[in-house]
Amino acid sequence: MTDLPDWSGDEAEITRTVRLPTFMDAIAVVDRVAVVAEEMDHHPDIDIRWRTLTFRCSTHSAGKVTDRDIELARRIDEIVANQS
Ligand SMILES: C[C@H](O)[C@H](O)[C@H]1CNC2=NC(N)=NC(=O)C2=N1
Repeated sequence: MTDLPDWSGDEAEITRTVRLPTFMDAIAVVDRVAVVAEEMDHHPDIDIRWRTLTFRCSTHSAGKVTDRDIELARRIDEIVANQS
């Protein structure tokens, strides 16, 4: 995606996988994303495998990617940039 270069996907869902230095760094990212998701009332699917996280953003109620997913992806990018 042009304005989200670390994300891939289609109109149904966008996804980003990121590897952090340690498992605890990965968990810290998940914790910060959880705070933002609650603020936004918009929640990514998160897969945790040791220090690798995969985020999936889609708007369940719409069945597609909306502006809320793009905003959530931007916020996830900020958190990852500050943690790695
Ligand atoms: C009522 C409340 O707005 C909804 O249940 C929210 C909560 N978080 C959500 N998160 C996502 N990703 N998609 C949704 O449709 C959604 N719906």
